[in-house]
Amino acid sequence: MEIEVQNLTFSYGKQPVLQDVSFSVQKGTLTAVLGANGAGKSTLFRCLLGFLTPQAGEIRLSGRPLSAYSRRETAEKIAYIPQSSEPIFNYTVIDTVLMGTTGTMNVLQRPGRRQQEAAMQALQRLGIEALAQRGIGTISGGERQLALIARALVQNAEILIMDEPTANLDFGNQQRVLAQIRALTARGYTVLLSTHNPEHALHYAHRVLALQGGHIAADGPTETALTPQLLQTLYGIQAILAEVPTDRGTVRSLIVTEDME
Ligand SMILES: Nc1ncnc2c1ncn2[C@@H]1O[C@H](COP(=O)(O)OP(=O)(O)OP(=O)(O)O)[C@@H](O)[C@H]1O
Repeated sequence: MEIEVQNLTFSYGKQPVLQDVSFSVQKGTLTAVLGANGAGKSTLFRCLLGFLTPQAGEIRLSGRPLSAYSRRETAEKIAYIPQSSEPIFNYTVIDTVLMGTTGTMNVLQRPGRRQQEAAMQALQRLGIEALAQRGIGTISGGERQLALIARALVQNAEILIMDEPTANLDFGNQQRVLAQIRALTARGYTVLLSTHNPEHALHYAHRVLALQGGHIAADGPTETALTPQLLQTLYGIQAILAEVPTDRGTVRSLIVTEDME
C-alpha cells in the first residue's frame, strides 16, 4: 500500500476534527476526497504531509511510518499542490517549476542542467512546455495549475496531494486539468485530491473517500461508494445517478432532483 492511515485522530483544540479515521490507498490511483465545508479534508492532507502531528493513530507511506521520515525524505515522497491563485511574483514558468527541485539540493546550490532538464520534462509531460519562458502571472488559471503540478513532479514525489485543483478554473480547464491528473496515475503517481464537485469524482477518480463529522462516511471504488445516499448524507441534497447514452458508450451523470424553490 502506498498510504495507510490507521486510527488517525486530530483536533486543533478541544474540538476533534478527525476521529479514529482509517483507510488505505493503492499506488497509481486517484482518490477524490469529498466532504462539506469544514469536514476536515485539508486537515487530513496536512496530517499526511507531516505539517500537523496527529494526537493518535499512525500514517505509513510505502509501509514506513511518516514519523520515521526526515523532512527531506518526506518532500521526496509526498508533494502538496495548492490551489492556483494570482501569483505575487511574476517568475517565469520554468523558474517556478525549478523551485520544486530545491528540496533535493543543498542550500547553496543553484539549479543545474539536470534540474533544468527535469523541469522541461515535467512541462512536456503536462503539455505546457511552450509556456516555459512566460511569466507565471501572464498565463491562464488552468495553465498555472498545470505549472504547479509540474513543480510537484520535479520534486520527484510519488504521492501528490492536491487541494481543490480545479477551483477557479473554467469548465473546459477543469476537465483538461483533471484528465492530466488522471493520466499521471497511469504513470504510477498516487493522487489524493479534494473536490467540492462530486461529478469530478464520478468521472475521474478511481476511489472516493468521504469525510463527515470527523469520520469516514464512504470509502471505496467510485462506482460503488459514490451514491445518491452519500450526497444526501454529505450535502443534504437529493440527486440521482443517471445512465446517459453518448457516442462513446453510456456515461453516468449526477442530476440534482431537489426542488430549490
Ligand atoms: N488552524 C486551525 N485552527 C483551529 N481550527 C481549525 C484550523 N484549521 C481548520 N480548523 C477547523 O477544523 C475543521 C476542519 O477544517 P478543514 O479546513 O480541514 O476542512 P475542509 O474540509 O478542508 O473545509 P473546506 O472544504 O471548507 O476547505 C473546521 O471546523 C475548521 O474550522
